[in-house]
Amino acid sequence: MSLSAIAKPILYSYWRSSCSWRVRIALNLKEIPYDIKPISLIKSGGEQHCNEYREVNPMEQVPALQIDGHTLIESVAIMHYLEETRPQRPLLPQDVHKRAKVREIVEIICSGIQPLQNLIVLIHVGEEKKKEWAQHWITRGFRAVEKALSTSAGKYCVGDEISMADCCLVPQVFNARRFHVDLRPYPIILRIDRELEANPAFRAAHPSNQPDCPPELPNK
Ligand SMILES: O=C(O)/C=C\C(=O)CC(=O)CC(=O)O
Repeated sequence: MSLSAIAKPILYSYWRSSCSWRVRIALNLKEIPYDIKPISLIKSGGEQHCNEYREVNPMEQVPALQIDGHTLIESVAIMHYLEETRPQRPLLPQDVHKRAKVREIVEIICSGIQPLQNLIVLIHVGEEKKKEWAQHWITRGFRAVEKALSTSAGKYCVGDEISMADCCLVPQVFNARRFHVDLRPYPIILRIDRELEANPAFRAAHPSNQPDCPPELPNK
């Protein structure tokens, strides 16, 4: 076995990147020790665009995870890899219908909401319109998430076990608050977010607990 295959995983992460945050939660839940390599998405026009990092992630985004001698990108693909290689503390339910529900909620957030309000899109939309734009897409997606949760949720997004859907929901709620979305129409989302706030794996993954979090955090 090569040295890189047994080395501690390295997560390229940015403190308030919701996609990095999903993976941090998954790693924490599965109790996989890892080191963080911060990539500032704003410093000098964004470290994710430098040549060195482009070699790590050609999408010029975070996260990227170096693990088992491989470099993996895309948060959902990474969570599935972790699930398949580290089955301890499963992030997918056994029941196939429940699994489908988890994937449905993951997909709504990771394809239907977050990419529309991420940094590259908002830069393109422009300073003047970006808040309204982000609110529009988050509201549209959260309506669908709340509806899905009305039949799937127990204590968490799908039943009473924490799943990948929860790893995606919590960071998206943070983004919604960041863009001042009115969350009152989504009581189930709010309840689950509150439920997970105290969970140590979620707490340790929070932006305010990251090594690259600025000391003056505006949105704690
Ligand atoms: O400090 C910044 O403003 C830069 C970037 C981000 O927040 C990350 C995002 O693009 C949002 C997201 O992860 O959904």
